[in-house]
Amino acid sequence: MSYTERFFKEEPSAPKMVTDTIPGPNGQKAIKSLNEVFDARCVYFLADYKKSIGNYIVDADGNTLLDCYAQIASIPLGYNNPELIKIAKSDEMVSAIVNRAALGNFTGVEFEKIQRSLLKYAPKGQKYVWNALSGADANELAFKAVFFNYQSTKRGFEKPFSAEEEQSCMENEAPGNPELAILSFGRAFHGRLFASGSATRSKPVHKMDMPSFKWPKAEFPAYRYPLEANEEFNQKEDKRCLSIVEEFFKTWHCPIAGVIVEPIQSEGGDNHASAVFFQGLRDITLKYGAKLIIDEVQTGCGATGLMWEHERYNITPPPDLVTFSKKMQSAGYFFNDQKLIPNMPYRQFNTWCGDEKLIMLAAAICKEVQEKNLLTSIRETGDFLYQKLEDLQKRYPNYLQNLRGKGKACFIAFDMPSPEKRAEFLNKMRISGVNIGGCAEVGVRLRPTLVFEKKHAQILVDVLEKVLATL
Ligand SMILES: O=C(O)CCC(=O)C(=O)O
Ligand SMILES: NCCCC(=O)O
Repeated sequence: MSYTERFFKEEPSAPKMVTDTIPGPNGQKAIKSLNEVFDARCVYFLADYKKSIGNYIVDADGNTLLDCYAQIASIPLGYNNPELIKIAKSDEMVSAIVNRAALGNFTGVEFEKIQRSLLKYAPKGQKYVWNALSGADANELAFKAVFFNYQSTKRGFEKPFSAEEEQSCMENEAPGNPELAILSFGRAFHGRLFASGSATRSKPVHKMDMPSFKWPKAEFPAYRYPLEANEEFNQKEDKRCLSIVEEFFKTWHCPIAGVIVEPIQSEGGDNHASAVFFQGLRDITLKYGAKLIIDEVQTGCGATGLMWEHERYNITPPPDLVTFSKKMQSAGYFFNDQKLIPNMPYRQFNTWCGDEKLIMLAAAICKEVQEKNLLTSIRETGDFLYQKLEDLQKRYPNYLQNLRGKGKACFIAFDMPSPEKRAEFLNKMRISGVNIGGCAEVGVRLRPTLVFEKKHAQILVDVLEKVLATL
């Protein structure tokens, strides 16, 4: 019996559309009213989460769509997963919700157990975790840990701040606030806050009008597909991009304390890179004394068929910090060097220091993934789906281009010939009962849950085929 047969007995067997548009009349009316209290201009449709189940999302008009986007890649185990509902109704969870602790100061007696239950699923080589509230927050906190470490190492780890440092930082000036940089890559997405926004390079709308850190932007490999037919070009591309990174280390006007990179650039277009690229990056960070931060916000928690996508590349030694959020529900960063814990208390701190209920949920999600062998099943679904998409690519080469993500479960994407065609395609898919997302300018990305099975993949392929024929 498959996971969805066992746990989602009520899951529909196919999408069911009752209106000709998405949103339908009820949804349109509700969105208009919603707009009075919330900026609803980005709302694709209003969902009825109580009625949504497994891989199917129900909208305000009663349309039932197969969801291959799953809340921008962040629903791990399907809507209304009964195993998670059990945890949500537990006494521990109720207590964590109604008695939300300021974890740094008034830690609950249960917290150590909860934190350890999450750490069991840390990437290989990572020993510690610090909790955050979102992916952007996780990345910014990781940057802070890197900067603290850089300066404390320079100053002497145990040495107190000088009077000059204390005074100057109150004026936002050096030496208390030194010029240090984080290197990121063109087309990267690391969040929309100030430091994470400075590291983000995918679309102007994410960054416009915000004061920014003047940090270096290297180039992420732009591979040609299919990979097997373009090995020589792609290998050169790795070398070219690595030499740009190294050049920045040699020439940037201030020290580069850290490098942040996604194992697969997601919002920025589902751009993949090779083990050679990632190891090369690791080697450069070691050579110049910088920390390597891997942003697993979208790729982590099993999305690519591995619990942590960067483990595919055997980066040696393992990265210094690994950030997470989305499917994990909780956010934060894993790390392996105790010296990434600031040399003094209250440097990495806030009222909540994470969110106990979400950490409990994160551990429960990881446990379910492991106990129910969901990585194996999502890899099988991905292989099945990829093969079908390769077929469609051959038949519709003008519309389905640069198929990528082979062997990475359902973390699959392809390109449309133009932004206009992509918009038409996504809309037609939704009207036909399948919710999919875009990325970058022309990308289409599949980001289903980890309980997406062959039967769901077949429905996706059938609808795709029907829609491709109408473009
Ligand atoms: O637009 C956002 O802030 C979410 C971005 C994201 O992670 C994505 O679209 O992949
Ligand atoms: N990163 C934006 C995701 C939402 C969208 O463009 O549909």
